[in-house]
Amino acid sequence: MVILRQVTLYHVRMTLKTPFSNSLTTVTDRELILAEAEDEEGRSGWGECVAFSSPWYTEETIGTAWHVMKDFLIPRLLHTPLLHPGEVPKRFRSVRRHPMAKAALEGAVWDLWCKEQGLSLASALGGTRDWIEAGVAVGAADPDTMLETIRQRVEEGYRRVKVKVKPGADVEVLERIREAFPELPLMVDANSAYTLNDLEQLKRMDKFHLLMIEQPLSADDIVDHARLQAELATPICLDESLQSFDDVRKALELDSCRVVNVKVGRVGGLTEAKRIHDLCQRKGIPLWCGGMLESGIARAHNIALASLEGFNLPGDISASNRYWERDLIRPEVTVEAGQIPVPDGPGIGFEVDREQLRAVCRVRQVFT
Ligand SMILES: O=C(O)CCC(=O)c1ccccc1C(=O)O
Ligand SMILES: [Mg+2]
Repeated sequence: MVILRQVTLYHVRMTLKTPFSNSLTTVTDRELILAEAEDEEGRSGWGECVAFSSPWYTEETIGTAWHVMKDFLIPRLLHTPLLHPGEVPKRFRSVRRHPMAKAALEGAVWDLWCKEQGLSLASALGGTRDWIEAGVAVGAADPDTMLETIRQRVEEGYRRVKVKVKPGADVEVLERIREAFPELPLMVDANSAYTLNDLEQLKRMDKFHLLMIEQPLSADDIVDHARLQAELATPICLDESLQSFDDVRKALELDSCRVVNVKVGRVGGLTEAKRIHDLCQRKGIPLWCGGMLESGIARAHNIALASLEGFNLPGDISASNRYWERDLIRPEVTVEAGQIPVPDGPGIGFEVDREQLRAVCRVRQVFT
C-alpha cells in the first residue's frame, strides 16, 4: 500500500546533443517535468511528463501539465492510501484528457509501489524479456546528413531506423537510403504532414518495403487513415491519433492502422499502456514503444514496458548518449549489440542523478 506524503515537481531544461527536426518543428532545448512521489518511509518514486514546450505534437504543454498536476491531479493522490498503481486512473477519472500530466504521476506511483514491494517495474507490469531491441529515429535534414547519421546509427548497432519525412522530402531520401542499405529494417514517420490529396505520392513509398509508415495524416483522424490503408501495401502505424485504449480499439476495428505505437505519456499512463498491449497481443497486432526525446526517467519506464511480450518490434528506445551529454539517471542507458538490458532492481532500476537534476532544474515546487 502506498500513501503519498509529498510530491515534488521539477521543471527541467536539457539541451539535446543535436537538434531534432520533424515535419512540424525543431527541438533544440528539451523542457520536461519530473515528478517525485515520496511515502512516509522517505522512499521516492519517479515519473516524467513528456509534454513539449509548445503544443505541436498534441495539445499538452509543460505549462498545461504543471497546472493540471498542481491544481487537479496531485490533490487527488496525496495522503489517501493506494493499494495498487492501477487505482490511479480511477482517481483521475473526473479530469478529462491531459494524458501526459496523468502519466507522469501514475509513473511515479508505479516506481514507488514497486520499491515498496521489492519488485522491478518490468516484472510488476508482467514483462518477460531480459533484453529489448533498440531502434533509433533520425530527424529530418538534407539527404547527405541523414544518410551519414543512419550510417553512424547502424554502426552503433541499432536494428531498426526510422526517418522523418514530409511532402517534398520523402521519396528522394528513401531512394538514397535504399541504395546504401537495401536490407535495413526501415520506416518513416510523417507526424501528420500529408492529406488524402497526397495519395499518389504516398503510394510511391510502397516500393521501399518499409516496415510501416507512421502517422501520415491528421493527428485527430482515424477515418481518412482507414481509406489510405485500403490503398497502401505498406502498413500504417498510428501515433498521435491513439490517445487511449478505446482509440486503439476503434482504429483496429476500422483497419485505420496495422501497427500500433504506444507512448506511455500519450495514452495517459502505464495502466492504459498495458491494456493496449493486452488488446494488441490478443489481436496479433504488432506493437512497439515510441519515444518522446525523454530523459532517462521516462526512458526507464519505456524499457520496463517494452519488456512485455507483445512489444514485438524494436521501438524508439535508444541509448542515453544518443540524446544527452549527461542523462539524469545512473547508470545511463546503453545499447549493446543492438539491445538494451532490462534492469531487475526495484522500481525503474536506475538511480536518479540528483546532482545533474539540480544542474538542469529551473523551477521546483513541493506539494504536501
Ligand atoms: O527518439 C525518440 O525519442 C523519438 C523520436 C520521435 O520520432 C518523436 C520525438 C518527439 C515527438 C514525437 C516523435 C514521434 O514519434 O512522432
Ligand atoms: Mg511519431
